[in-house]
Amino acid sequence: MKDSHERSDIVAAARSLFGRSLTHGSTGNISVRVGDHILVTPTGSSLGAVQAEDLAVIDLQGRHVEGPKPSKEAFLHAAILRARPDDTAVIHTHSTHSAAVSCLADLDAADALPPLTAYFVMRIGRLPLLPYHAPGDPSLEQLAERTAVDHRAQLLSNHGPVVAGPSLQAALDGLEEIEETAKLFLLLQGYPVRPLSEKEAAALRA
Ligand SMILES: O=C(CO)COP(=O)(O)O
Repeated sequence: MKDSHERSDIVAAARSLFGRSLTHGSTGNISVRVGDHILVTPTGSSLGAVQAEDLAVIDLQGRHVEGPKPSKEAFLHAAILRARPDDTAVIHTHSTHSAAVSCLADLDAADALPPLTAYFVMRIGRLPLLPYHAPGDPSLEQLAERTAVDHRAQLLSNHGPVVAGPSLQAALDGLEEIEETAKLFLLLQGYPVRPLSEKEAAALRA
């Protein structure tokens, strides 16, 4: 498989996320579709240290094809890429502000973050909240796949965001948009907030 370009893109994205503290420890995973296979970061590895030759290969059903043991969330990446044929990359992190929001009680399950800014609506649209499951629990697979048909990003309760994109850069931009919007949302707690109106948001989604 000719995938050296995608491998170096994954390593660059992993370093970028880790270098800016958007992941920590061995959390977070990245995947890129190459033909009918998916390159995914290995389980238990730091995104700050992952190398091109460390990446695992899975198929679109999430089955291990070659390389080291894939991320325990590989099934989630595969489910989202199956649901979104025009997207080629998925990123999952435990980024601090997004993870903090995912721990709040009484979030709106259809919109875990409100439409605070135009860029959030343009890059993400709605951000559905998925119920809590332990990391790597495959019982989330069907719900994540169904949700991904209409949403490029999802927030896993008490966990973190998963974002897809038509390129790895687009997935990265989406992940950062969620993290920055989560930061704004937390900064605004206790203040009267004017989110974008439905009309304003609809004009951006169009
Ligand atoms: O972020 C993670 C779990 O949600 C990290 O898991 P992996 O090390 O298996 O990729």
